[in-house]
Amino acid sequence: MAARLDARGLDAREVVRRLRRPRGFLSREVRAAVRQVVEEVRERGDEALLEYGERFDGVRPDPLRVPREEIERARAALPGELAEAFRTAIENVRRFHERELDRSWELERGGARLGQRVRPLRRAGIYVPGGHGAYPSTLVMTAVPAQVAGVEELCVCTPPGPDGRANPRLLAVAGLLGIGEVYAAGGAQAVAAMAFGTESVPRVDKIVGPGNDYVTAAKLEVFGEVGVDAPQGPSELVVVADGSARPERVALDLMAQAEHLSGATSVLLTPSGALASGVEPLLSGRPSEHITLVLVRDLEQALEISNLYAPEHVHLNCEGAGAALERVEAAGLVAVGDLSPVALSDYAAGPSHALPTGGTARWASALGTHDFLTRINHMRFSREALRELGPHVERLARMEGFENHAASVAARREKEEG
Ligand SMILES: NC(=O)c1ccc[n+]([C@@H]2O[C@H](COP(=O)([O-])OP(=O)(O)OC[C@H]3O[C@@H](n4cnc5c(N)ncnc54)[C@H](O)[C@@H]3O)[C@@H](O)[C@H]2O)c1
Ligand SMILES: N[C@H](CO)Cc1c[nH]c[nH+]1
Ligand SMILES: [Zn+2]
Repeated sequence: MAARLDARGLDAREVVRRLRRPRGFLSREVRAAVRQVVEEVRERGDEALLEYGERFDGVRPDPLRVPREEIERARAALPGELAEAFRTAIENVRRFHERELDRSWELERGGARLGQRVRPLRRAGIYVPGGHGAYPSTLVMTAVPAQVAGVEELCVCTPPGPDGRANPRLLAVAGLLGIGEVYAAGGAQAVAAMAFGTESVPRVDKIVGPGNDYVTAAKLEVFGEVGVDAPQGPSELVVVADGSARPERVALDLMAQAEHLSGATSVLLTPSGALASGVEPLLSGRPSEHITLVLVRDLEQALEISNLYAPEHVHLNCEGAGAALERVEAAGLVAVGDLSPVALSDYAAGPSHALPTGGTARWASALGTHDFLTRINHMRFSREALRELGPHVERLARMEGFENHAASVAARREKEEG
């Protein structure tokens, strides 16, 4: 049964406090358990990777790395319509993420050339979850931005099924994307394997991708050894709707994200008692336990709550939704209007569905090409530019007590001037 909350007399912070959501990846227990897994994999490599896989997934995949022929077979076995749907998704995600691609630049100031060289990572690791659901779509949403950024080596880890094999639809997507390196390994142990490298899994430079609390906590644990992207955990949706929204559609949207279960959270914020009462009887089954219907004073209060909650997805299903978009301050993705259900972007609209959760949208963004790029700043001074800036730098360096810094500049200036 869905929960109900009358928030009309409450302050937005209090509402967010009451909408408590699980953030198990930060809990002491999960982090301690994950630390041990990560340490063991770092020290014992494949042996620990396989042991923990057997403990948590009940199988010992052999081989760990999926043979290329199996990927090719899975691609060839993909039914035509499904292949077309995946190709459409890949194309839309590619086009969307090409738009956000940062490019190298240079500027010239007073004889100095300054700039940034934007470079793709050499090798990235992608985690594709697979414990309670199958997520071949997540491979599209993570690998395509990496490929657009120009990453040449992609390594994919995903938990094996009970037969010890990776999901064949995921392998088919790997085939469509030209990815040949997939390991049937999941959980914190797979993250550790990608971070430190094992006999079978060469280490990567950065790990991206969503997962459960253990996967997310493992990403935090290995951060520093490798780069990681933002925490992307259980799905979240806040629907901001008024009396113009149709209860049966709002109910379906709430149920859709709640369908991910394991910590998923769907929240309706509405000033319309009629909408809340219309939606409630349409919610059924296990997903409904993950849904809260909140009665607010007005759309103003709804947006204030949503901004503090900083959910993965916001769906604006109300009059003036286009204008309301400008007022969303924290969210992974905003769906605008009744004709834009979040499920479209989960699969094929274009923006990656790998999105920040657990309130991390306060400071993090959707996965994108920027996650797979580094920027190398550079400078090249002319005589004239050195003469201009040198004395300032020397003064600043001496002020901080760094005589050698000052001297290294002065030496050039004196030589050039003398
Ligand atoms: N935010 C996003 O962009 C996004 C996208 C897709 C999926 N998701 C989320 O990803 C999550 C996927 O979770 P999942 O569980 O289905 O798959 P998962 O692959 O993340 O986790 C399964 C792994 O967890 C490990 N594990 C299970 N129990 C454990 C234990 N007690 N101790 C240590 N390790 C353990 C196992 O090794 C297993 O392989 C869902 O919450 C889903 O909503 C988020
Ligand atoms: N809603 C998930 C992101 O939170 C993405 C997804 C994959 N498959 C279905 N949905
Ligand atoms: Zn979804």
